[in-house]
Amino acid sequence: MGAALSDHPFSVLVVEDMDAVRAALVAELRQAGVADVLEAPEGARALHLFKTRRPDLVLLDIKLPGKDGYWVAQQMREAEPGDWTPIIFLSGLDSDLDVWRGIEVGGDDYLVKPVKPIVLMAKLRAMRRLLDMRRRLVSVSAELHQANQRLNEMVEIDALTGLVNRRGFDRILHNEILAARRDGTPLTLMLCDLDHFKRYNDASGHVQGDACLKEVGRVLREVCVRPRDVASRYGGEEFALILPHTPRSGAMTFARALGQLLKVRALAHADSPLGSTLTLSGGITTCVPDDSTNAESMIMRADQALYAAKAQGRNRFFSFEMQMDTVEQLHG
Ligand SMILES: Nc1nc2c(ncn2[C@@H]2O[C@H](COP(=O)(O)OP(=O)(O)OP(=O)(O)O)[C@@H](O)[C@H]2O)c(=O)[nH]1
Repeated sequence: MGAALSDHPFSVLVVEDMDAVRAALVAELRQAGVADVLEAPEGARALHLFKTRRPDLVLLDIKLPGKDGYWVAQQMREAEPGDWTPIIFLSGLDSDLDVWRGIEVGGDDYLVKPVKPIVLMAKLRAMRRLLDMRRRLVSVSAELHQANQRLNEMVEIDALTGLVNRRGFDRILHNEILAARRDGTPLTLMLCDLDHFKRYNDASGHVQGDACLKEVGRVLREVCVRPRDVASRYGGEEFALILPHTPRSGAMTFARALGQLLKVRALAHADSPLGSTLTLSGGITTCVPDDSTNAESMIMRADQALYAAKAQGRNRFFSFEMQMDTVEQLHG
């Protein structure tokens, strides 16, 4: 039995206030081949060891000096969100209520003291089997997550926002340039960049930053009402809109509608020098493509216009061809 348990390094935390009982348990575990046995006579020390040493299993006495084992188990569960370390309660109290309460607070099993070595070994093996199974599951789900991400790239969807990703953008822009050239129709490309997003992340954290990008993705999808309009995530906090059949004036109208919608949504930006809500800047280029037009040249023009929008104070769109921004248009 000992050999089976020592296949992989395995650590057990024993929480028991009675020295003799604890020593006996520790000896049993060592004999069973447990490489690392940690000991605590009360809750605070147990929690400290649990957080710093991350044992694979906890044997936890219910009656402890100060806070009892139920409380300790609850604290342990709260200390490892998304993770799971098996906890086996130890107690001299052999009542159904104790079993129920132990499981209720997050315990996995229950042993009555004095613990028979053979029963302890059996429980150890069972818990270890569960732990191995859980580890395999975690690793399989991590692999699945990666495979999903690869699949998302292949299907040209950005995993965070659900918008078309950069790969999809490249393909669609190329095709729309060809189509607009063939039909002699105007094509607009708009590059949008969130204003002071570094400050957003710094003030609200990356998780909130990601949620904000998702929200912007929703706004962009909403504003793209025509079936061939495409909103894509161009890079980190940069978005690109491909708008076929859209002349310069239409592009400026679209930009203003987008600005308005974002204003209505009023996504809070705690540290923007421009106000309390999130804004974005955009660079627009519009052309009826000819033989010299390609994706690179359109992106360069949109990028140059975006640079101008940023330089002129942000929270506006600048058109490369019109050399004019939405704010001037509104007030001019
Ligand atoms: N949360 C989150 N942040 C991102 C992501 N991609 C890029 N960013 C952040 O976006 C910020 C972009 O910062 P900068 O390029 O300095 O620009 P900015 O702060 O938006 O300032 P301006 O563009 O000049 O208005 C950086 O802090 C990046 O870490 C992402 O996927 N999630």
